[in-house]
Amino acid sequence: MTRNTPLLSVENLQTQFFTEDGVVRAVDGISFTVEEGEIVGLVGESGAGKSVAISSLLRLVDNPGQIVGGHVEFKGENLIDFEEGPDGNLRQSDEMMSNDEMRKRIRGNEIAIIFQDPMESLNPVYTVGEQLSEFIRLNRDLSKKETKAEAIDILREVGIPDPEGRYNEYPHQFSGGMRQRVLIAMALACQPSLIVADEPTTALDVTVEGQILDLVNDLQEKYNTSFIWVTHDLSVVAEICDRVNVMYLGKIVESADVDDLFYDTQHPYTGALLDSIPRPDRTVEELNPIKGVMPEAIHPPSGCRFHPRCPDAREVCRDVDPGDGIVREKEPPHRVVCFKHEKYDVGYEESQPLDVKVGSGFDAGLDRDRAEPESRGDANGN
Ligand SMILES: Nc1ncnc2c1ncn2[C@@H]1O[C@H](COP(=O)(O)OP(=O)(O)OP(=O)(O)O)[C@@H](O)[C@H]1O
Ligand code: NI
Repeated sequence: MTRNTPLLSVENLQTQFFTEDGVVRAVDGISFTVEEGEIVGLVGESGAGKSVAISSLLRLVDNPGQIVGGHVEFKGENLIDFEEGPDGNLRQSDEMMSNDEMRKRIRGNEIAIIFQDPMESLNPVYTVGEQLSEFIRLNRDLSKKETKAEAIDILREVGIPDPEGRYNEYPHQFSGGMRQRVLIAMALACQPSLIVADEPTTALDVTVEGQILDLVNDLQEKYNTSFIWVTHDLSVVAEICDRVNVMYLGKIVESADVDDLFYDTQHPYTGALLDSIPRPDRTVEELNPIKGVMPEAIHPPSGCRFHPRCPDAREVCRDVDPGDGIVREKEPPHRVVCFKHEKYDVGYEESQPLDVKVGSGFDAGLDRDRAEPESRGDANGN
């Protein structure tokens, strides 16, 4: 089966924060693609680097953060492009899109963004209708009357009752769920090819969240819009995603079709995440919240970054860097970054199990010392 060129392809993207305490490798070489019409999930615990990853795609990283490497291609254009300079260091290439073009042509136009807190994205002193119309006016060539009609149509489309009346209301007059619908309306207003959503339903109650996810599914079907959906919640992933990237400490550790992720799980971290959510095929007593704290990206553990919390960790996991992982022969591809997979030829089976304090179920009992990088060396022999 051949695949078309993806709408978006991300290769080895790296973003770092240069802080007083040192360099935080928040996004440390991630690669993934988004096909046309696909809803792609980016999942992981707090601090995994999900928000930094999507801000990087849109080139919205602020000081002290900096994109330091990688390649991001969207519809054949280089949103991010780094090359090796004469000194051997990475530098931006001439092919990389200018900031000006990013702002004018890409952000909010070709790629729309939805954030978690609608109040941060909506201006409290203008009516919802005014803001939506302004947005449409900036991005599309319509008359004043057409613009208003279009705004009302979009409000109706995202399920806001009495859109003509609510057009004249202010953001504070909307409930949380309705405000989130307004943000989706704003995102749709410029007919983007890709919508990037950063935990937009996290603050909502489960019923309202379900309604928003249904809406996203409907819109995806109707307009064939692609989405990147950031969440820490695998039940949200199950609800809407076609494909999923699981992120841990700045790296993607597993990347799979949604069914494979749930029913052919390969990475112990994904397994742990799955154990922490309710599933129809398990009783509540079997639920196991993930314990242990994710180490900080400023001092990532050696080898596989998950090894200090992994119930299956062996010496090789601590000593060798698993790199980009292996791809299982599957269509679509299933990428796994774990030495347990037999395609890795590093002697996992013969390696000594590590003394990870895994209590009942999944309790890594991580302490600060364990989070320090070990001097024993990595794949480069350092
Ligand atoms: N301005 C900043 N300065 C320094 N470090 C930062 C900054 N912003 C983010 N980081 C670090 O980058 C890493 C990734 O953060 P990020 O916000 O992307 O995580 P996340 O996966 O989105 O988490 P959450 O689910 O809590 O939103 C964290 O270690 C965080 O401390
Ligand atoms: Ni975040």
